[in-house]
Amino acid sequence: MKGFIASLVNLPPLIASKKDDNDDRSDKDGHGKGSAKGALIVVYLFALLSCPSIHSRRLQKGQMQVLTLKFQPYGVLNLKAVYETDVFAVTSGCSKQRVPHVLTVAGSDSGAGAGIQADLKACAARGVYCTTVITAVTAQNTVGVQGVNIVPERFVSEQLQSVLSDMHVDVVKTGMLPTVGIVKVLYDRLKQYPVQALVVDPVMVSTSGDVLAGPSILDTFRDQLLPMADIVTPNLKEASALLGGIKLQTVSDMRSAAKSIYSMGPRNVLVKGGDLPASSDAVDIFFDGLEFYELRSARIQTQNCHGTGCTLASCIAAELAKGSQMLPAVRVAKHYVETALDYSKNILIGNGLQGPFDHLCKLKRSVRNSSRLQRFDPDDLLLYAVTDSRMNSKWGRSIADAVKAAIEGGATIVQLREKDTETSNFLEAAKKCLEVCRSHGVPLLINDRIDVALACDADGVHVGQSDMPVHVARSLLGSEKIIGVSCKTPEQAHEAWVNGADYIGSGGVYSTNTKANNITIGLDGLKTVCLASKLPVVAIGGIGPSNAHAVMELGLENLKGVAVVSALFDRECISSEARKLHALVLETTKKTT
Ligand SMILES: Nc1ncnc2c1ncn2[C@@H]1O[C@H](COP(=O)(O)OP(=O)(O)OP(=O)(O)O)[C@@H](O)[C@H]1O
Ligand SMILES: Cc1ncc(CO)c(N)n1
Ligand SMILES: [Mg+2]
Repeated sequence: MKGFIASLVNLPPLIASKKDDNDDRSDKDGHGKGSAKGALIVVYLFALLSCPSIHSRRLQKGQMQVLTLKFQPYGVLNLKAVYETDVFAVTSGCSKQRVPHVLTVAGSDSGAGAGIQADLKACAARGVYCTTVITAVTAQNTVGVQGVNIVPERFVSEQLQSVLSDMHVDVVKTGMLPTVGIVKVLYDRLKQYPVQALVVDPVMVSTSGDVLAGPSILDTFRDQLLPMADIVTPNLKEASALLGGIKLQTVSDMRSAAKSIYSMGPRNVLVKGGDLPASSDAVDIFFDGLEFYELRSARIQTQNCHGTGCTLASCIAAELAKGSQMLPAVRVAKHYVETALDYSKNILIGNGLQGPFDHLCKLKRSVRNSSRLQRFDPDDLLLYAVTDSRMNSKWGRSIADAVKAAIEGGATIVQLREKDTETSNFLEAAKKCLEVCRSHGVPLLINDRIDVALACDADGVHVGQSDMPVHVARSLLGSEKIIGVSCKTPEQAHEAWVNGADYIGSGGVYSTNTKANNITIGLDGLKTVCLASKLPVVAIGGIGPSNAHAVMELGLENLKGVAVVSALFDRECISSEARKLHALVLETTKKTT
């Protein structure tokens, strides 16, 4: 067969394929690359055979041929064939890219703080395309809702049909669904055009207290929409309405509510505590059917809170559309809302009590291409994965594949420590890792190399005592990047704090082969450093599943987690090791707090 085709197009019998450098669709541990190459050749040969105008043209040495194949809706695949010296090379590249896409089905807010307008801005800020199906037009401002005009359900259905039949939607997010009829047409269209995920924000009452959807929709919500939802995000009033009017006043009430709403069928529940009385934090409860997560952020002192719920749900949808898992999507969304509220806390738009906030603060801050809005959260230190180039080459893994596996298993922060990698390769690897980390909402730090961190816009650096001094690193990186420092003594910990570090790594707690000539400080040394440190601490050095609990059981308030190298990266299955360690550390953290 190969000989026959080669003779048709005057090719040498050797056929090879190349993958574009920027084509990162390889699977976890590098398997499947061979078959992707094979598939590419098959597609190319099929195109040659089925298109006489191509194989009638005989390729000469050095000539290039480009075949453009349309694969709707995924875009256009360009197959580039070059008859080089003795190898016929086929390379691929998509000249058109599909953009992550959220469809919002919601009401219009003339004041543009909530509803469709918030959804559009949030998706734009998160780098995702957003289409809109409008269910109602509200006359609304910072004082309240002055009028509501409901769009006839036939026309809601028509809008849904227009978008879903033509444009590939990844995630549908719902907001104001004012009538039972509208909920039903949405349900029918989603059955007709299934999507990757459904985010339901069960909007019922505006921040000003005006009713946007009455209790008559509740039964249809419970029976039809919730069982279809990947996540439902009620605020306190909405959660109470879904549960027949019970009172929700404490975090513990929120947990029970999340569990009861989960039993209505959604895959995940987020009960939002923006309106929780007497709470100094903004606390949300996330429940995935197995575990509860208490997501806390600072409560921003501002009146500009109108539209936080719509924005949060849209951002969750946007992150899911980019490929994120649910919990990281929720974490990123919460952090985004907090950052936008903080940025906008003093803006003045309108005379009422519910001002809008600025979703696009990112543009003004000129945060480049960053889907993680940086601010260091010490809880991210829980399971800190540190890569090692020798281990990755030993197991035949790329750095990005190793990092992805670690995150999938539960690593909460990643540091690239690549002592033997050439700078240009390191930079390329760091960029790939950053994509992985951003899509999971996990910060990425670079060991020692401030230049590499700057070049790839990583979230920060980790430096040793003999690397770049912390205050110099801070002035190079700016105030928003994370800086960590290795410290063995209380004096070093104090100096790190004075010079503007965000956390310290302290060890080696146990002896290790990863670092030559490293002094072991033991659990006692770690304790001494933690007690003296004003910064959060992550323990490092020889830590693995057999001793992580002993470290965390020290029960020190600022000891936030463990950093691991060999226990993850010198193992056959990184993700299952990470899963084990994550569960272990989490368990001991819960026990000691
Ligand atoms: N002042 C605040 N500071 C920080 N985060 C806040 C604040 N207010 C609300 N949030 C967060 O915003 C998100 C939305 O929660 P909220 O309870 O306000 O939703 P909502 O009532 O549906 O909002 P809206 O009806 O205004 O769209 C939650 O993650 C919540 O914790
Ligand atoms: C249109 C619309 N949707 C949602 C909300 C909830 O904030 C609002 N106030 N207005
Ligand atoms: Mg809401």
